[in-house]
Amino acid sequence: MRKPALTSTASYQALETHAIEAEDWHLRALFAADPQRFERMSVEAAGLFLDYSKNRVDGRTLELLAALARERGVEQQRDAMFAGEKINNTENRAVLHAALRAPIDTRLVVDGQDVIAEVHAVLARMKAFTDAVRNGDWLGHTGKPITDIVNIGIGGSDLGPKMACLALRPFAHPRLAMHFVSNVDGHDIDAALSRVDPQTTLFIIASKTFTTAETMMNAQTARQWFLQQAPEEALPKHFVAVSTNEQAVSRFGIDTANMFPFWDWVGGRYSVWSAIGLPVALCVGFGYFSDFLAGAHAMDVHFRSAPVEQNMPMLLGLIGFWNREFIGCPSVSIAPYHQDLNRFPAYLQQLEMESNGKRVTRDGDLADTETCPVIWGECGTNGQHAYFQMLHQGTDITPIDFIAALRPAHDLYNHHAALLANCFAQSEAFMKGKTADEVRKDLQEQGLSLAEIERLTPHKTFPGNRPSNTILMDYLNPATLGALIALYEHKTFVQGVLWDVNSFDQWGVELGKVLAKQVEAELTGETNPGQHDSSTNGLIERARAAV
Ligand SMILES: O=P(O)(O)OC[C@H]1O[C@H](O)[C@H](O)[C@@H](O)[C@@H]1O
Repeated sequence: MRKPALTSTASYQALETHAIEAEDWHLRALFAADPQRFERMSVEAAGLFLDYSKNRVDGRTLELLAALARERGVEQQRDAMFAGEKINNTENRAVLHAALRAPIDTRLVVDGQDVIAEVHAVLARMKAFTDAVRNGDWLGHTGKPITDIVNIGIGGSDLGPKMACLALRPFAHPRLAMHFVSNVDGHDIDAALSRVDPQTTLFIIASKTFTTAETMMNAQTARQWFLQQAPEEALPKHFVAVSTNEQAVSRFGIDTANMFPFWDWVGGRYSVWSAIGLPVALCVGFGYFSDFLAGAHAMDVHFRSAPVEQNMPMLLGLIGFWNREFIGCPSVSIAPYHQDLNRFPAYLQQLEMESNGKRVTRDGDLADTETCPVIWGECGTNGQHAYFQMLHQGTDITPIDFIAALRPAHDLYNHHAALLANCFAQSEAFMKGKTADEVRKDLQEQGLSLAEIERLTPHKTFPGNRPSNTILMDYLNPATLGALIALYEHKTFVQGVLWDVNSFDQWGVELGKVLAKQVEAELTGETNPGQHDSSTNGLIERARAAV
């Protein structure tokens, strides 16, 4: 049955009417009117605390959003995903990244496949391998222990493991240096190879499809570089693969005994929990990797069982939807007040924008509202000194997700107090703003002339009323990181169901790839320059003339 268009549903229309009323609200007034607002609009789950009180919502907004979630079938779709139904309807696949973190005694059979048993069989192999590398039993071809791991992958085969290894820096093995090569730009692999010794380096070729052009080119370059300095028999000690494509892995020359498999029901951007997480397991050890999975599983349990009104991913998704649809916010800024989370905004860009950056519904109809906002961001306090100006006083309203740990992984407590103070003060400033009267009063106190006060007041006034969420954890560890990622995965899922888009395909990535192949052949002289537009022709000519 075709799903009704979003704007035709009763709950969406009720929200539209309600939004007209909400246009006049100011967050200052909402806080002043309800001293319990923080208690009422915060929720705790899986080691995370979400304060969503600094959003332009009231109790009625939340009721209407919950009704929308129910009318759009968020709970049914969630259950269908966890049951292994083929909810990725353009690729006819199940969506089972949550099964990758399910405990061993769970049972889930899909297409006759005992999914959980297969997952745990691969985890056992990952454990044996990572233990051997970490404790020095796995030796390079000249008998030396591994000191450097180079992960070659892109998109989901890079962003997750790289972000997690950085985030879990305090848990890292002291002997193992992690390197990540993703870009087809030779500067990327050149820089990595210049830092490592072939005798003590392990390359992980990570690609779900094992056909991705960038990864294949980087993998070939790494192989050639290695074989210039080591015999062919040494390869198995230094190259392993992570993929769903066994044939392509053996064609590349990696023994499938050194391949860690995963499955087509794991989307690239949801794959850090699978063998794609091998660099994470190598970096922090299998015990901590298991904690990472367990943290995500705790969020899964919450997502599956909590009612909409107390369900953290649902609330995050619904409020984001409200901001996008009814406040008209074109982007969301992610502000981790934690330096070790500095790749988290980049990770979320793929997670959310590749998932929900769609213009047609699951049935192929044009979406009747805007869908995914732009996701971007940078660690606090760095962002404050770069683009927060626009967030405070620009013409667009950009909701912000502040993310912070209450306790640091260092003992420089003055730094941590300063960091948290900035985080909380920013969310307060976005909420409250500074009125023209407050500005005038300040300027009067500074003894400025009346004319000067009137001239400066508009520049120094802050409208406030700018929405934000604050997500807190005790400290950043494998379990809280796992829960944090799973929170955003499920938030993305909830929004995908509300918009009725397929969050699990990514056809939009294809066109550029096909055209790049043609242009590459023209650049290298394999084919004659084709008939492009004048701009593309001109650019190709300039590049050909330069070589
Ligand atoms: O893991 P791979 O098959 O190499 O894919 C790597 C990435 O490339 C693609 O173009 C997709 O857009 C991503 O979703 C994917 O994560």
